[in-house]
Amino acid sequence: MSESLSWDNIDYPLQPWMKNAIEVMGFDTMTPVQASTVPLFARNKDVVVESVTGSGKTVAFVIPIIEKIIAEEANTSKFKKGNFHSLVIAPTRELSTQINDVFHTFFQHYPEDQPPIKCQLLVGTHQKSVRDDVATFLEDKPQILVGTPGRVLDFLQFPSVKTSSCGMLVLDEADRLLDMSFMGDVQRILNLLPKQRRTGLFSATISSIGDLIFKTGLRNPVKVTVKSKNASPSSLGLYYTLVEPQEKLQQFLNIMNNYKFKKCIAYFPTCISVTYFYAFLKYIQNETSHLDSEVELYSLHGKLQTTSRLKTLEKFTETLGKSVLLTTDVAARGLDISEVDLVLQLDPPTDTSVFLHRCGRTGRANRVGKAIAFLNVGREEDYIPFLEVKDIHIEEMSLKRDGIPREDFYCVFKNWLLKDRARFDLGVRSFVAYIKHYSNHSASSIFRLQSLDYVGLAKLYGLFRLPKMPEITKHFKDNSVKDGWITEDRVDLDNFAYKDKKKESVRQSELRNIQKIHDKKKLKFELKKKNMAWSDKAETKESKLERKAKLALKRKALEEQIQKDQENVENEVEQDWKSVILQNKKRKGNSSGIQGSFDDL
Ligand SMILES: Nc1ncnc2c1ncn2[C@@H]1O[C@H](COP(=O)(O)OP(=O)(O)OP(=O)(O)O)[C@@H](O)[C@H]1O
Repeated sequence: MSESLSWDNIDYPLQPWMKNAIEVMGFDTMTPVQASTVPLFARNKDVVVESVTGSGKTVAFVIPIIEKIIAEEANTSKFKKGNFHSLVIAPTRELSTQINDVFHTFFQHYPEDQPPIKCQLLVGTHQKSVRDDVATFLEDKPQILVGTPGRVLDFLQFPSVKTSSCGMLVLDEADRLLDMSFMGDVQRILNLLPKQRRTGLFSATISSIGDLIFKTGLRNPVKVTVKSKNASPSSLGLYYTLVEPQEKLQQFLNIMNNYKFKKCIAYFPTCISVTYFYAFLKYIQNETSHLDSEVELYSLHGKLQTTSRLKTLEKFTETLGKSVLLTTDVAARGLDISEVDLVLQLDPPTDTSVFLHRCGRTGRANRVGKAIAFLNVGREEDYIPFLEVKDIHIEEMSLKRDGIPREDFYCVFKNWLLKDRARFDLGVRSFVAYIKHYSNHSASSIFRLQSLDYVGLAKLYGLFRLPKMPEITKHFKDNSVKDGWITEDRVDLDNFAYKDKKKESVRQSELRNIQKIHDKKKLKFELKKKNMAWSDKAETKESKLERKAKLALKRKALEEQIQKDQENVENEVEQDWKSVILQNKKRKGNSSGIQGSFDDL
């Protein structure tokens, strides 16, 4: 045990119950970031903390907050109804819930005979309104609030909530909270809080936001940076593997079936792609032998309801067997699930700092973990030196491909789609969302729309026809693909039905309407054609030819006429000036004065 990391080395004595809690949690020593941050933050310093993922930043702000509350409550009794002492903001509901749980784990050891310390969670759910949150707050009188920016802002705007006693603010994943999507809400929250407060900003990638940190009203902050040689923890192995886009899902299945792991978090590019691939993988697992039936699959993304998200996360955390969480960047930051030993990225994230956060869901607190990213072969290799520049060193891992030939696997996917038109619709929407997502890459010189393998990608999504979209019209040039069809046998789209009877009957009636319109137009045209006698038609054709010939003759005659006129004019002109000269000469002979010249002509 390193002497300097002993809990006794903090320059103030920790509360005995706190020491007890730490011991029970099994935290034998402080982590380096805790050793640097706890004394500063607890002693009235603003801090900006950057330390690798899984290095214990949460406890580094939880302890100072609790210590300060105890110290200040002993001196004053300012935390009356409607007031609170500390506010912690995190970008997702899952992370806020997790931070709230860490506070509660500490409180389990808090002596019962002392004034209670409480923490309230503020996240949007369908069961609880902000008004309910305010009612709970006024009733329970918690000193600590933890929540997501939107919900916290709504909460603080209630007149019965007084912000004047707020003495500590923590922005966890501060770089995310200060980016475009949250900045507005965070700024409004900051405006509601007193300026005399301690502020702590925490993240594994805080440098990425530069001077924006000063928008939070920090006062002489101390920057705490704890990094290993790599930008990621040393217990975390970073790998990439080069794959053809069409083979990504097969490679994913290959890892699920053949590699040893306990829990895996697999990142997909969009919410809709999680829904789509989860449904297909479930089918693969239940109806075919391509996915080990032992593997438990879970899906989590931002478009699901909070309660369902939290339940899924709980189940994934508690399950004992080999399990996989299919998710998006909603689960990229902060989540701490100790048994996750594998992270897979089907595509790199659009924002490079998220790459580290995703990988950092494993290899936490000195546990061993592996993170593998799939890169499109021949197109995305430049991402590796790009990461090197950012101190992210990543090794190649070559994976064996699963037995089934890729076209056969594609047929399995396609046949699944063909069973229900709704699946095809979802597949098209997922594919379109992916292309849009791809166009948002911050490293746009590497992730280029013009370099994408559109056919391979469409097959990855099980599609048999490329959707019509501007990106494809602009960047996809392949004359062998007619009308978007990427398979030889075209699907009869008119007879491609929805499994859902209601949906199908709506489609059928729409089809009939279209048919009616079509028929009407056709009928009109047919009638027009039919109403003309054959002789009339022949006559029309003859007269057309006649007219054409007459026109040609007319044109020829006209041209000849013009030619003649031209010659006549020239002759006339010549004649004219010759006669004028003659006349002039005559006149010259008769008189001495010149009456005309060539210029007169
Ligand atoms: N002193 C300690 N000793 C051992 N384990 C610890 C210690 N402090 C915290 N941990 C454990 O380390 C893990 C990671 O902690 P935490 O979630 O705070 O990391 P983090 O730095 O916030 O990571 P991220 O940047 O990914 O959010 C947790 O499981 C936590 O219980």
